[in-house]
Amino acid sequence: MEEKRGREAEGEALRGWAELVLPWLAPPDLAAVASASKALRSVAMGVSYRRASDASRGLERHPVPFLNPVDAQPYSYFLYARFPLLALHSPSAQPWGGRGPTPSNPSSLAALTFSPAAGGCACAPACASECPCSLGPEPGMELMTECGVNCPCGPECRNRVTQGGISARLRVVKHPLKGWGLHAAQFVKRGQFICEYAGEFLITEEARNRQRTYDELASSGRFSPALLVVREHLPSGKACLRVNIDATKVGNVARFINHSCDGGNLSIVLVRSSGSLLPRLCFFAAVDIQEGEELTFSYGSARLRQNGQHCFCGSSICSGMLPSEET
Ligand SMILES: C[S@@+](CC[C@H](N)C(=O)[O-])C[C@H]1O[C@@H](n2cnc3c(N)ncnc32)[C@H](O)[C@@H]1O
Repeated sequence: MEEKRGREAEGEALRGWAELVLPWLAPPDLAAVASASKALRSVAMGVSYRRASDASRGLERHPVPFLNPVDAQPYSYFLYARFPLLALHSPSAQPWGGRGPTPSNPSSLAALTFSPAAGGCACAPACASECPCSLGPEPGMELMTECGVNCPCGPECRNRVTQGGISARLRVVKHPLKGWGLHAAQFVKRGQFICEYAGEFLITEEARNRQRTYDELASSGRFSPALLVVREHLPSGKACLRVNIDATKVGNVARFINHSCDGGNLSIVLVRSSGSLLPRLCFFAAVDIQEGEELTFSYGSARLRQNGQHCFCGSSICSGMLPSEET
């Protein structure tokens, strides 16, 4: 009797330890630990189930579940950041799939802002449509401005639509040829903000180094890089600002958006706000999007690299290869 109670207490202690530790493990380590005992397997299964039910770890307004009609892989593993962050602030580990809420991570808009006295609006307490910070996006326009840290208005201001995170219901669905993709889980009206492209901000040299490594790995067919490079042409036309964001290891659900040769149903907009050091890359619905439709955009038009990947976008003007530029 005594011995049985001792064993039960030991089992409980092991389970409690596992509930704390297993959410920190990447899938291969989780599988290895799960094979050690029945109790660990049951905790690991709970972790995997919770991971598959929300790619955003409870950090967005609505859960973003994974759906896999293709194979037995329940979810795709990465670290979550709601906003872009500097590579040196990237988390190297993060719990995912635990019973409690995921602690918020270091990514925040504040990491990318500075606060000189100049700039910002003066229309507190509420900004109206004439607020000087409010610009775009109009159809075909790729720039937009919002209120920021230098404005006296708060997070509820109507000129901060991209700063509150994702509001539409989304899901991540696996395709046999393209891998995971982001889908609408509700009707989305044209012009609605979908999500920002969150990941690590990189200097160009680091982006080039990583791109070389990713190209090699991607040619094996089992690796999906998510390094996005956007160039903003300055008014002089002589120079352009280059923004490199890598969501391969750390990012939000935008890292699952696949390419479509016809331009897809999303437009990408550079969003600036007062006091913000760098523009942010945000996706808006370019057309009305029905529930269940995949969200896609064009990765670009250049096809310069030798070892490019095949495109399976399925559009009538598909070129057969994914865009690939020497970054
Ligand atoms: C930003 S990730 C998109 C998410 C990715 N499908 C995944 O499973 O994580 C970019 C990668 O997705 C794949 N991909 C995106 N669009 C594709 C397309 N139209 N056809 C084939 N593969 C595509 C390629 O492997 C590409 O390198």
